[in-house]
Amino acid sequence: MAGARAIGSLPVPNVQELAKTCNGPDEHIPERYIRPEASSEEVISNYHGEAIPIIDLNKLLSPQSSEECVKLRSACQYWGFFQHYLWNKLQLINHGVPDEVIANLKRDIVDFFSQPLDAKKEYTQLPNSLEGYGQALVFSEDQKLDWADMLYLQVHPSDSRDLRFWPTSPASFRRSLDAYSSETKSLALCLFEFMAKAVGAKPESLLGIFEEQPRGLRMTYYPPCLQSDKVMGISPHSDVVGLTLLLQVNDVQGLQIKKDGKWLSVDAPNGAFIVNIGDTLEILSNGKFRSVEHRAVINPNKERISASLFHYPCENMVIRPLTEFVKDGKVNYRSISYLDFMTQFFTQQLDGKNRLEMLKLE
Ligand SMILES: O=C(O)CCC(=O)C(=O)O
Ligand SMILES: [Fe+2]
Repeated sequence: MAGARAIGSLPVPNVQELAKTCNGPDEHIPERYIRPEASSEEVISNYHGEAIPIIDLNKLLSPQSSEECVKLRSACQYWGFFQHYLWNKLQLINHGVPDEVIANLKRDIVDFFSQPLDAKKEYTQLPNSLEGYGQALVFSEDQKLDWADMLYLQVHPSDSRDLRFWPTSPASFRRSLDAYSSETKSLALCLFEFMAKAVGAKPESLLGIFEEQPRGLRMTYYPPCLQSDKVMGISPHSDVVGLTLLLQVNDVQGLQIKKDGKWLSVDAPNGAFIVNIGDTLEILSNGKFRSVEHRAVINPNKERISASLFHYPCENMVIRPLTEFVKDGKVNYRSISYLDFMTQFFTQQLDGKNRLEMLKLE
């Protein structure tokens, strides 16, 4: 994601500190954080009586996997509505990442954010970089702001790591993140392989595009707010990347996805990853997989922390539907260089929906 490295975010107040000063029922919340849409749009917690599909990777990989495959396929089709709208968000269990590796990372992320502001500020984003501690994607002085602070780090390949932003306190942070990065490495590749297979494409078709595995981890801290119906944790967006593995760090829920114009709360069971399809995979798969709009809401009493592991394609790629996914001959998206696509995202020239709409062919 080196292209995106030259792009920065405007500095804004630290939300964790701000939250302490306005955590009463009637306390004034600065105007830039007031989000009428947080309470005006309908939220449902049960979608036609179904929860987001839970996929057991262990079963999927076993020689007797056909039952889980059928489950996966029908779950995805049910979730999609259209024949070709198969899979956009699911939960993954028995994923093979050791519990200890996840527990260590979770503990260190919690410890990082619970330090005094001065300690965290040592890792503050620089003006032309999105790595480090701060907020992502603030481009103008009148842009509405999210009720969250973030620490974003490029984790793979190893030589892309900028250790200036890697916390040394807590002391085990770097080790924990390094272990998490290696243990999750084969997971996404396995998913890419399996997903291709699930829609009848060659299992290796997606692998080449993601083989260098550029990955970044965004750890997001959402402070509580008694007036949680007035603020927004993360504004609605779709992830620009290939695939995101989302880990709920402290068991407080808050993620919502858009389904048929309504917001649907996603409750992640303990130990599961939420797998999220990004815009890049939608294009590569010619729309067989759809990226999904999502947002995060705030809990009135409890802080929430999540960690999103973004999987980017190789940097010099041109993103276009792969022939393997265009078997009926109809190409549904125009090509775009990945760097241009990222730049549109990081400079908010186009919001998520329009980013893809612009590339759709009739
Ligand atoms: O915190 C969450 O649940 C969502 C985070 C997210 O959407 C992101 O990091 O892109
Ligand atoms: Fe996201």
